[in-house]
Amino acid sequence: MTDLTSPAKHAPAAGPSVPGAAVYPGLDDWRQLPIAQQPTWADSPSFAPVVKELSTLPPLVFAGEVDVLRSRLAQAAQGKAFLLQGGDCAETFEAATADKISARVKTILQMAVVLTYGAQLPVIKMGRMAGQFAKPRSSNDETRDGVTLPAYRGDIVNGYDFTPESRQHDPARMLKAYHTSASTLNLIRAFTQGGFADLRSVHEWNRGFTSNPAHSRYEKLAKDIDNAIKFMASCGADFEALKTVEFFASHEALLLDYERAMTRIDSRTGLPYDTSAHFLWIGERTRDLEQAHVEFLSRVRNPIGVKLGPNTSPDDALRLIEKLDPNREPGRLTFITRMGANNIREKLPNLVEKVTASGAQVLWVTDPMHGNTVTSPNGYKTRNFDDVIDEVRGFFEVHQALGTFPGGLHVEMTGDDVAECLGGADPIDQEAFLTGYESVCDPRLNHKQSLEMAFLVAGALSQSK
Ligand SMILES: O=C[C@H](O)[C@H](O)COP(=O)(O)O
Ligand SMILES: C=C(OP(=O)(O)O)C(=O)O
Ligand SMILES: [Mn+2]
Repeated sequence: MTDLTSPAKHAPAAGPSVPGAAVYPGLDDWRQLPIAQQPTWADSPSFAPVVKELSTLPPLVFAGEVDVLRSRLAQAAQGKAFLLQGGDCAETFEAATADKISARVKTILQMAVVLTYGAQLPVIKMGRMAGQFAKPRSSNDETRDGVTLPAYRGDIVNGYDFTPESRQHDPARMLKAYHTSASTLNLIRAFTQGGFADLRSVHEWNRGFTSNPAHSRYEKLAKDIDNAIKFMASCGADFEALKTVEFFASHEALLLDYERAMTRIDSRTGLPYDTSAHFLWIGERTRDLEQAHVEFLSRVRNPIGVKLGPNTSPDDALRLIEKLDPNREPGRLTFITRMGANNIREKLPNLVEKVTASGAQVLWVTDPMHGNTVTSPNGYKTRNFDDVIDEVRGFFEVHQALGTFPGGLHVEMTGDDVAECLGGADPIDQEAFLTGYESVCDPRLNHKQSLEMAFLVAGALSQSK
């Protein structure tokens, strides 16, 4: 599992290594450990000034919001709420436009309405948005036509263009990532608090989806939702209160220089919060218990996710719980399993059984994307819609059989009409990739595929009730 693609470039911790950084015991202990998947930029003259500036900029989220999220996730861990977490594999600076951000928020809200109906539970809405700029890679390099350059590691590290200048790791990109996250989050807050998220409008948008003949099989569910809303209106439900929604921001906490610099001591509690997002997760490639990421994330108060691939042993899971959630605090720890459709029914039960038997109550979420990545015959990184859905079904089956809670869905998706994943009722084929493939990293469900997934999952959820 360990993928030490670049050596640690940090001096041993002796208090905060950055003047002005928040001081709290243990926040710099990670600097003494091996660290995977980091840029090689610590010797750049701009590195120290950038990190110093980040340490003094305003937080992107407020610690009180982070606490609210933890309480919402605690509900989901007990089967009383459901998490929907979605967004790009890799956000880019260029695509942080009003149109693209609103399309993605809109799609997540549309999915959430359908899931709320299917699950008959509150849906916690969370974007892989406003900070999802750093990517772990399988290889340090990329070769095209005999030319080898550093791999693209996300806009916070280097550029996607295949030139030596663009692929150079540049610490100043951390500041651009901060400001792009701030403007994205500002727009998300405006949309979700300013009336755009009105339940009735979101429901109207879904009519566009079901009016497509390809989606006629979902009309019945859409009609049921319509009837439920009409019934609420007849009963005098307060739709004003349904004009705003809570929306949380999350990303993979990969670049520890950035995450450490964004960590602040909360004035209310005196405790450290990573204020770059409400929720941070540790990736499959960086969840080694003896290494820096797990150590650093164990020190902040945010709810933490860990991606678990098919090779995760029950012992790994139990040790992660011990390190990241020693107090067994409800909502603190989310396991995001990404096993692959072929593995989930075989590998997930043992993990869930052993964790449950230990007395821990984590939130179980399925990421049906990362275990189902394949290369299309014409050479694109893709996923089959049917495999993605099959993994979600497997996730529900396993939890149903064990009497545990399938608490959420983590997807790579966009609100745009792209062609990156194969299939769906209005099917995408590989020829469409030639003009419609936009992702700079992994393939996302497009707008229609995302909504279709929500309808299918809602159907499965309502059957399991
Ligand atoms: O989500 C990201 C990818 O799965 C990860 O970056 C690895 O991708 P790669 O194999 O193309 O490097
Ligand atoms: C890299 C990712 O996932 P994983 O760590 O599960 O491979 C991701 O979520 O984009
Ligand atoms: Mn990805």
